[in-house]
Amino acid sequence: MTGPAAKGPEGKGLAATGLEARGLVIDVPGRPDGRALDLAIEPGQRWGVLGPNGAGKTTLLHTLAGLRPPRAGEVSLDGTPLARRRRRELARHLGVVFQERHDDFPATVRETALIGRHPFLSPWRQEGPEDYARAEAALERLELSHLAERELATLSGGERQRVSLATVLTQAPRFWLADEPTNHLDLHHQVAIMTLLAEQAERGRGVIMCLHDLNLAARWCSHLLLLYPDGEACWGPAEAMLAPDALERLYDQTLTCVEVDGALVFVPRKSVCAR
Ligand SMILES: Nc1ncnc2c1ncn2[C@@H]1O[C@H](COP(=O)(O)OP(=O)(O)OP(=O)(O)O)[C@@H](O)[C@H]1O
Repeated sequence: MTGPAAKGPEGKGLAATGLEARGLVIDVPGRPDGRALDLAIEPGQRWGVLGPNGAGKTTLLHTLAGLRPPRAGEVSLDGTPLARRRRRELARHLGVVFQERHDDFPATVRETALIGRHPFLSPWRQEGPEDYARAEAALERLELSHLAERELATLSGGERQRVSLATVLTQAPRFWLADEPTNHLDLHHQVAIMTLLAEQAERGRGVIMCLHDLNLAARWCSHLLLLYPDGEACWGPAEAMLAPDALERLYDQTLTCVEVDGALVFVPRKSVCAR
């Protein structure tokens, strides 16, 4: 394919520490296999997954989290295939921020954040002071302390999104898999969340997030994976992947690209009406 050179640790052994896809073909119903993915999300890295609606970003994230099986290839954590690990054990390492939410039973904001501790509690042990302290710290970090007693169903979309992030922060996983983490968020909270994820990476966590905002991706991601609707893909360090022609092809949208404060900024061009 044309566009940025695809890169990946093809031919290397399994990563000793990291979340690694080897020969991975995600199972998007009715789509040809496309390009198999060979990449590793290592501690300290911030990966962004870009692509148009329906390209398979959520499918990829769920496959990397072990929530759905791949069509081919495998995902491993620290060299062990996810399929050979127990779900509960995986939940201690992998934190997923879901795009869609199912708030079927009533719970407060604090109770929801505490769910992040469940993978660490035995079935007969209730949350202790340390679990509560972690949840309170996460709620404070997400500017939610004042809403701790509120029922989830009463929250706004952006508040609910921050509760999802607070729950994963309470979990403190080694790898964050976040599906559109800035969904519903105002500008201040978008930047706050990207700063939080960058801090997590600085502390040795690995981060992979699906994003629709090219400019957040350009500013905050160390690595990018471009997923095309036909299953083609390319990936590598962000600076190599931010080629305007490849991004225009990805989104079927012409772009103007300028540099601001040392970061590339992409602005969609208005389409010209044919008369
Ligand atoms: N159970 C299913 N049956 C049929 N098609 C499905 C099913 N689940 C997902 N798909 C299709 O798989 C494709 C990939 O979906 P996915 O949610 O991974 O895309 P995405 O890139 O995350 O999209 P978006 O940007 O809109 O969130 C879509 O075309 C979707 O309609």
